[in-house]
Amino acid sequence: MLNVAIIGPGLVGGALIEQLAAHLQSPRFAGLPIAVVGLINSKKMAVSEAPFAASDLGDWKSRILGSAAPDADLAQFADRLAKLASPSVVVDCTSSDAVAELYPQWLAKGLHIATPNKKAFSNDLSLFRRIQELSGSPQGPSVYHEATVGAGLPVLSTLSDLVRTGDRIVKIEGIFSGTLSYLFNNFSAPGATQKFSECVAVAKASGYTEPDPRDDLNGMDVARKVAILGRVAGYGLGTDTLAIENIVPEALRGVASADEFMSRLPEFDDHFAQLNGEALATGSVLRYVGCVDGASAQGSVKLTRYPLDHPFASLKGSDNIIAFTTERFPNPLIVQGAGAGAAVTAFGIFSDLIKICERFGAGTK
Ligand SMILES: NC(=O)C1=CN([C@@H]2O[C@H](COP(=O)(O)OP(=O)(O)OC[C@H]3O[C@@H](n4cnc5c(N)ncnc54)[C@H](OP(=O)(O)O)[C@@H]3O)[C@@H](O)[C@H]2O)C=CC1
Ligand SMILES: N[C@@H](CC=O)C(=O)O
Repeated sequence: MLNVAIIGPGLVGGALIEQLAAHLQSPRFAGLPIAVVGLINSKKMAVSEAPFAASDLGDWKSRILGSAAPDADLAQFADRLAKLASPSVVVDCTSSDAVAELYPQWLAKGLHIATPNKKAFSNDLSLFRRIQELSGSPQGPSVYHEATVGAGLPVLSTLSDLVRTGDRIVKIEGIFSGTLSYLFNNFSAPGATQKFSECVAVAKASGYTEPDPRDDLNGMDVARKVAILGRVAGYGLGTDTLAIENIVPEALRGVASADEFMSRLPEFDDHFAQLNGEALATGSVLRYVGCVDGASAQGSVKLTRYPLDHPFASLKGSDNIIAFTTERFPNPLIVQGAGAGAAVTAFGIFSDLIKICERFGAGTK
């Protein structure tokens, strides 16, 4: 049996709980030995020796993390998981730097980690390397983070397979942000009528953005993904060494809250309309693109123009598109599909859990 403990039942963590609960109730999946035994948010926590019932998971706010639950304490949470008889995986569904910094301690206790949180893999290179060292042995604890790039799309697993089989990466180029994909697909297209601020509001309401959409528009979310890809490809990239184009209007960079940012963004609709008009006048559209260049081992993140017949120009919805150009794939290997949203991100985490379960959980009780 693989014990699963979720940190952060927010948008993505909540969708993962729903998927796991539905799975537990479905006779079709009776054979998968996964048990949800822990849940914690910033206020309350619960760890149980016996798996939570699907009905409790369906109403976790009152039945698991209700007022009687103990106050949240991540150190105690991890200690209790580490003492359980079966292997346990911590699923970090926060976007917290402080939580990411705890991964080495958890790995040292033998806990596995699955996460969509990009911080541990794109902050300090030394943290990334420490995590790699601690999860590097075939029998030891493992770290899976497919959902950190492209949500549920098989981006990191594809890159890792290319690298591990000895292919040489020439270039990885793509649209890595569901938010920025949605924005520019809808705002920058011939005949489009929606204003820039309206598109941002829809992306936020659809669950594509980070809690503060400025973390998407300032390029940091894409930069983190480019850094992660670069590191998985074997280069020491960091967000501090990338050229990043920040498209948050200067006057809004320092405003106190995401709400204030959203309410003032319409003041800048004319600015974005002008940029878009200039691109359309040359037969091009605007797209926000990240790139890892294999030859220079450098990366970039920028708003750029693509002609209408380019594959990046015809993307739809919040789709991501990632083109791997390698020695074996001079015509790029392309991964494309929904790259943000709670359900597809939870799917990416769930499929990582199944991989951990197959490696470490099956056959144990
Ligand atoms: N949305 C998407 O499409 C995608 C998101 N991701 C990543 O998924 C992660 C989750 O995003 P999302 O669900 O939107 O975030 P939310 O803000 O909706 O949820 C965050 C959760 O984390 C909890 N939390 C925060 N800090 C702590 C802490 N120190 N200890 C315990 N719990 C904590 C919050 O608890 P409380 O409610 O008590 O504050 C909340 O439950 C992020 O890292 C994001 O980048 C990755 C790919 C795609
Ligand atoms: N805000 C991100 C969420 C996934 O990483 C995005 O828009 O892609």
